[in-house]
Amino acid sequence: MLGRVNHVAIAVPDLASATQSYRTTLGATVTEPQALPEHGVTVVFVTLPNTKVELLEPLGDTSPIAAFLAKNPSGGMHHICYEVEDIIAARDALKGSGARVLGDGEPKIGAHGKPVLFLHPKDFQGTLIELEQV
Ligand SMILES: CC[C@@H](C(=O)O)C(=O)SCCNC(=O)CCNC(=O)[C@H](O)C(C)(C)COP(=O)(O)OP(=O)(O)OC[C@H]1O[C@@H](n2cnc3c(N)ncnc32)[C@H](O)[C@@H]1OP(=O)(O)O
Ligand SMILES: [Co+2]
Repeated sequence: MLGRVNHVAIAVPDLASATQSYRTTLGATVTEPQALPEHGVTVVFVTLPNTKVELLEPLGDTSPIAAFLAKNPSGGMHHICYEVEDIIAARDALKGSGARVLGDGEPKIGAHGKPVLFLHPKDFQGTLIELEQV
């Protein structure tokens, strides 16, 4: 079912500061901020030779990353995103295996303009999984 790792995401309390750290201290290429109100986050992507790192800052009062940052005030690794060829087939197979698909179970359009879904971290070794159809 799984293809490439599309990105690893890090929740941060201050996106400007995190961007500066990746650009200046680590010498990385970082995209411009993208506000995604439907997802409750503002993101940038650190582009690397083999994958991407997504830096996430809460947006709005009901951000899904607010509780995570309350527990991890300095930030921390939040999710890993795997590519899939057919997100509906993947979702249905996972639901059939008993995995919890988050939200209403319908894909939303993610930061790359592609359909995404999330799987509950308690069902996958304590790690939140995002699936992105490519
Ligand atoms: C930009 C768009 C898109 C992209 O294209 O890349 C994105 O990446 S958007 C990213 C943000 N969106 C999401 O995360 C959506 C899915 N997430 C959720 O629905 C919720 O965050 C959650 C995973 C259900 C957690 O909800 P929350 O209210 O924060 O906490 P709970 O109390 O329900 O948590 C239950 C349990 O799980 C632990 N937890 C929470 N988040 C994580 C995490 N990221 N990684 C590992 N574990 C996590 C939490 O600590 C609780 O555990 P216990 O304390 O042991 O009960
Ligand atoms: Co993501």
